[in-house]
Amino acid sequence: MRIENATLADGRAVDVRVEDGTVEAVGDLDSVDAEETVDAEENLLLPGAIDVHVHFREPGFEHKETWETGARSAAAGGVTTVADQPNTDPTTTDGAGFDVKAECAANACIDYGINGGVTADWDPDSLFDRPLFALGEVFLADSTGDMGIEADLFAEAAERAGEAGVPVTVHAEDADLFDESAIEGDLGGVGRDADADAWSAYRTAGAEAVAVERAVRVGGETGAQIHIAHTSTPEGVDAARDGGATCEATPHHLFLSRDDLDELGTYGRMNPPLRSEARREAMFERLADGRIDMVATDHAPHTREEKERSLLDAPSGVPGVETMVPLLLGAVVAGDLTAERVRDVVAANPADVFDLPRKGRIEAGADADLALYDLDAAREIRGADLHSNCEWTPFEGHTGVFPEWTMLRGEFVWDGDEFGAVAGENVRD
Ligand SMILES: NC(=O)N[C@@H](CC(=O)O)C(=O)O
Ligand SMILES: [Zn+2]
Ligand SMILES: [Zn+2]
Repeated sequence: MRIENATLADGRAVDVRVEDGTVEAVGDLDSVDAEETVDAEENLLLPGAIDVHVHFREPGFEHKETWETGARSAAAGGVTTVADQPNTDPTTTDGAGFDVKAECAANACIDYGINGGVTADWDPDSLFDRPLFALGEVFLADSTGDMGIEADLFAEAAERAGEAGVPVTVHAEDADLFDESAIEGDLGGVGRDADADAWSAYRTAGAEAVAVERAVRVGGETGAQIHIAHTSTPEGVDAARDGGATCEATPHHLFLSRDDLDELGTYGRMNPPLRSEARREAMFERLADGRIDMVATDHAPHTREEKERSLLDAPSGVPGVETMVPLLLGAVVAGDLTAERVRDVVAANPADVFDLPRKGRIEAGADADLALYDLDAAREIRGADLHSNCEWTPFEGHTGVFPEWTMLRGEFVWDGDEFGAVAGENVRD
């Protein structure tokens, strides 16, 4: 196959030859006899995005998402590789838990990795016997699934991961620094009417950097590669960088702030929570200048019914895998980011940090994971158009550029209208 007239993120106009699922050549390519041709019409061709932080909920919470619906949602948003987190039922904290998840993941139409989690009753021997994508997210404070652990166990887990050469992804919040007074008394309201800002006041911004500092210190002591999940504050990003760790930021911490909570209500409850507009701007600055290594969504779907509860009863988390690249390209159209920066934070950097040599780049020898975008076709994001089981988005009304098509190892997995019958594979197998 020859994809002709594509524009790469660096502005180069190229053709791309794909053979047996692999990019064979990139450049000014003559057509070969009887070769299938795909006209890219000078649109932007990006590597398939790698989202190293999703919760596809299966096994155990199929009413929220399954590997089939989550992977389709990803493909329709230009994402061709995901890494799934361990807070399912059963949790992915021992070999058997990993194996059950691997069976579910076989239904995905995109490639994937499976993380191993840490709880007091985990079984590291059988877990490290499996092809883990990473250890994590290791919860330094409780979140959905109540998998928060003590400091000693974290050090022990980091030690094991260091020995095994497996990176450690950390949910870094220090619950000792949460402000309980913010959620005492009658908060009033349910769903969109709830006073959701109290969640941001409760899980304080200061609780992040302190936990990041502890995580990087343990990383230094144990030799483990530390990656900080969903950094939500500039202080957290800076602490990760100063300590030699990598970090990710979510689309919601880059495009939403506490100012949006009046409208979002409990739909905007997540961990770590939305921060002030000033902190959001400081996060976006770090995204634009390269201090944030990658964007990952923390795609954490819950049903509307679950989110329509009071602030203390609604679960934490928002979906995001389908809208990550679209939102970032919306920022490119607005002149706030370069296309190269988007390519790096959604593809090249996660491939480097998580050691995926065949992913994240459009170059000879790489998997032909590709997505094509028409920057003139930005449109309003609407939950009803998305493919996650949860059918809503916190980015309703924002502007996004969705892919014209998405390809996994040379096969169309999404043609802008329908999904292809494509089988995803475990990137660590
Ligand atoms: N981010 C969230 O608010 N929720 C996540 C868990 C997590 O990533 O902490 C979930 O699984 O729902
Ligand atoms: Zn988390
Ligand atoms: Zn998460």
